[in-house]
Amino acid sequence: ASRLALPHCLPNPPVGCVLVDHDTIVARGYTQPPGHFHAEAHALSQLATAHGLEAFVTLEPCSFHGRTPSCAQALIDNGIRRVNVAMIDPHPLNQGRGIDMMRRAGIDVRVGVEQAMVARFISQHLDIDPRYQSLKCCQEFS
Ligand SMILES: Nc1c(N[C@@H]2O[C@H](COP(=O)(O)O)[C@@H](O)[C@H]2O)[nH]c(=O)[nH]c1=O
Repeated sequence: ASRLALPHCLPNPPVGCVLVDHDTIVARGYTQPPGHFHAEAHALSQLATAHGLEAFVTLEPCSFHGRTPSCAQALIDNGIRRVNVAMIDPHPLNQGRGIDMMRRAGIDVRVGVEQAMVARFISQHLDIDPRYQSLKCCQEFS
């Protein structure tokens, strides 16, 4: 699903999220243009209820409220049971915080699911986000 995000999602990374009910995909989301749904919120918006479902996401859900609300919080609030994450988000405001938030809320979070395959596609886009670059520089040099 994440390939569908390009090119409209840029400079945000193209992220995909599927919601699964007993091995059946019930929603597919991908990053919408900046300021609109992230992949998780896009998938959740397709369902009346997502309670008890399992999520597969290509990037760690965001812990923070940037241009859009926190996706980790949205997964918690919607009663998602398990979240499979391919890659940790290198964004300095995330970097494991999204994972921690979901685990503290009782979600079974698995990290590194299909990581190598996802990294081959998404890594190039994680580097081109100018806000990420500048934040990273600020953090490293402060
Ligand atoms: N595209 C994407 C994420 N991207 C993360 O969110 C940051 C942008 O946040 P915002 O300013 O709110 O648009 C971006 O730099 C990256 O760290 N996160 C996610 O949970 N799901 C998504 O689909």
